Amino acid sequence: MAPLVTVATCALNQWSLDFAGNLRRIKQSIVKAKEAGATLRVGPELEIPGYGCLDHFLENEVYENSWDSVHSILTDPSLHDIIIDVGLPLLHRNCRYNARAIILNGQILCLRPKLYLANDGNFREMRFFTPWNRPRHVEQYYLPPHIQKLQGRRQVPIGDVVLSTIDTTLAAETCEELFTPNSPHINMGLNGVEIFTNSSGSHHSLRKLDERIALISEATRKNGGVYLYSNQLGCDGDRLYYDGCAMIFVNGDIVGQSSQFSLNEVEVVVATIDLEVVRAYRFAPSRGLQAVAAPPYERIELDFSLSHDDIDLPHSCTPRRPPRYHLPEEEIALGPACWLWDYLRRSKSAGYFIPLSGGIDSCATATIVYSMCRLVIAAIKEGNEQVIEDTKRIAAYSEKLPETAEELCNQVLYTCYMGMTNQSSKETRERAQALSDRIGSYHTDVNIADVYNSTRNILTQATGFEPKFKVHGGSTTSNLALQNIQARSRMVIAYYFAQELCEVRKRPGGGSLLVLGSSNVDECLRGYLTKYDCSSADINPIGSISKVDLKRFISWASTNFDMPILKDFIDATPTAELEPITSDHTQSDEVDMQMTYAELSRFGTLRKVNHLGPYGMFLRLLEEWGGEGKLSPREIADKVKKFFHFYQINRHKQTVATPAYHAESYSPDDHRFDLRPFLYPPAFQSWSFEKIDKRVEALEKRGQGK
Ligand SMILES: Nc1ncnc2c1ncn2[C@@H]1O[C@H](COP(=O)(O)OP(=O)(O)OC[C@H]2O[C@@H]([n+]3cccc(C(=O)O)c3)[C@H](O)[C@@H]2O)[C@@H](O)[C@H]1O
Ligand SMILES: Nc1ncnc2c1ncn2[C@@H]1O[C@H](COP(=O)(O)OP(=O)(O)OP(=O)(O)O)[C@@H](O)[C@H]1O
Ligand SMILES: NC(=O)CC[C@H](N)C(=O)O
Repeated sequence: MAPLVTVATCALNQWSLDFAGNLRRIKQSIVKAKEAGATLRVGPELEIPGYGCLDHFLENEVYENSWDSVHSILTDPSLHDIIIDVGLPLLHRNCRYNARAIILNGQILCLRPKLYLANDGNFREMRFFTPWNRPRHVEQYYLPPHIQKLQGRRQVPIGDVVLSTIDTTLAAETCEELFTPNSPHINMGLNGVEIFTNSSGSHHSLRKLDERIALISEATRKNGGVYLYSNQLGCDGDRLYYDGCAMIFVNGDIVGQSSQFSLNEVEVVVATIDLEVVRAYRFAPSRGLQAVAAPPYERIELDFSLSHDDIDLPHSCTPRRPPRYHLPEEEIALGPACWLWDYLRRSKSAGYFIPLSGGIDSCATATIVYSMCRLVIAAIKEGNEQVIEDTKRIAAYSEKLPETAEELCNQVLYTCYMGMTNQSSKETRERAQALSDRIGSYHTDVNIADVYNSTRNILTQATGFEPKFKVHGGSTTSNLALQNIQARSRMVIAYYFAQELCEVRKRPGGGSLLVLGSSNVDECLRGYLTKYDCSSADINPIGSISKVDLKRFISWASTNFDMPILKDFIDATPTAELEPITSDHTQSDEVDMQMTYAELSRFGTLRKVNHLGPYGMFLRLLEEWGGEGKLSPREIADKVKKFFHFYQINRHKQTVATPAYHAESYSPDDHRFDLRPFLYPPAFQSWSFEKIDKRVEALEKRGQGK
């Protein structure tokens, strides 16, 4: 019978460069782990400065401050008697490393730098750090003088090591290393490592948790072992939301899982495990054959036992449980809502302002803010002290804490319908009002015709030219220019209202609001938006969510948030309402865009996720959309060419896109995620389009053109 060990991992809501706050949360997590009887605690990647410091990792001060935090951990006796695996950046021989410090009883046991850095999508670790990239290599690290004094020596081992305690063996791997084909845990496991720690800085994107769970359960199912996954939580100052979900696995099964979306700043997951189950799991001779051939690791010997014989501590093992996943529509309800809460409290703003059009996108944005209010009220009811403290500052109109989501929403959410005499319909105006009534937002309904008319007339005054909409006999250019005046006026009015509405309502202590944008990922991809209109906001919770997913979210919220009014939004035809409504003309998004939202979503995925150019996309869609009774090659070619034409001429709009919550793997975000040119050669003269045309002609000649 092997001894039982109690181990802990955690999710921490760190904030880049908030050294004091980060240290406080790290210490809290260690104390909580100890209280639960754990003798090992692992925390998120780079938790001391926060994962998202980006180019601040090029500043020496960040490294010095991180050592100050380590000093504070080493000298705090309440953090003794537990092995602490904590993340920090390190300077070693003038190279910067993303590393772990393994600490016990005020002593650093070793430093473990990350071997394989994350450098795709939103990750740029190679810009700041050097990969260790020498599996099993170990050398000596010279400690800073104030740490040398505590340590009583000048050096500690740094490298890819494993640690042997009296009763077991453990080792660390870091985030991306789990995602690589030749992960360190493979050889570590073959070397007898029984407990693996993984500290991550892994941000949310829709449907991504499935991948993490699959990777960890696969790793420990093949190799056996205990796997402690830790991750950052919340918005640490960027478009990303780190979705926590710390987990503990044993031999492929989950025995502990924290929340994926939460307003808690510190979540600790603890499990008690019988190491015998790991040893018994590794019985197969085929594993033994590989184990004897596996390259050996240098071991750090520890005079410490992870197991405990304290009779007050748990003596039964934590049972396995099924993994908990959220539906994608729930992920939309929760992820952006938690991100908005962190943004609101950390920016010290008074609330949010949404231009509410009566369409589905701004409705989704408002519903996400309402979801945030629901989460806050639930956290207050659970006694979450940080949320209570933040709410007291933010909900300043009343002395007492709000008791319902609607009450809080009335204090923090301001919506405004900005109508035009001939363009806006009764239906959109009424839907906006009804939604506001349901969620409790402070709503205004204004007519912006005066601003529009006076802007339009300035051109006539200056030149004598009278621009007209197409339906009144005007040109395409004037038709767009007149739409754009309305759209851009809305942006100016939005910022004006956001600054003044707290003054109007006499909010104690004043304050101003953050303007929320509502353009979705597909409109951005196609460029179906006016540059510098209401899409130019402070932040955008839905800028990387597809229209298809937004509709699913609204439909989910209509039932789960008890909001029947949302059904009206789903049934309405998406329209910009920028052109005059006449007896035979009402503007419609999909007609204007010359493609459907569902098609756009597919183009977006093939462009970004599948890395396809126009010709490659055409060939792929021939398989998917072509064939007997389906679309002809020419029809498919036209669709692909139209998409690339609009994508390319409108790409420049992405350079000024509002910072949006990152949620979608095909996001066209030009700032951090999807780096592309914004001045393209004409698509219709491109080699790719020529190849498409030749292929269509060849298929038509072979009689496959139908
Ligand atoms: N290659 C390039 N690099 C940099 N800038 C470039 C450029 N090509 C044009 N431009 C500039 O781009 C601008 C033209 O773009 P933009 O002003 O957006 O105007 P534009 O794309 O012409 O029109 C906006 C479109 O968005 C539609 N829309 C749909 C739904 C909602 C809304 C709304 O706003 O509520 C709008 C509206 O119906 C219209 O079709 C000009 O300022 C032009 O100088
Ligand atoms: N009448 C209006 N009143 C207030 N805001 C508006 C109005 N029309 C447009 N907006 C703002 O401009 C944004 C872009 O307008 P657009 O017509 O493209 O809406 P959309 O992308 O279809 O979104 P929605 O579905 O919210 O109408 C909207 O999301 C909204 O924030
Ligand atoms: N920080 C990391 O190494 C993260 C990389 C990993 N691919 C993830 O998304 O979780």
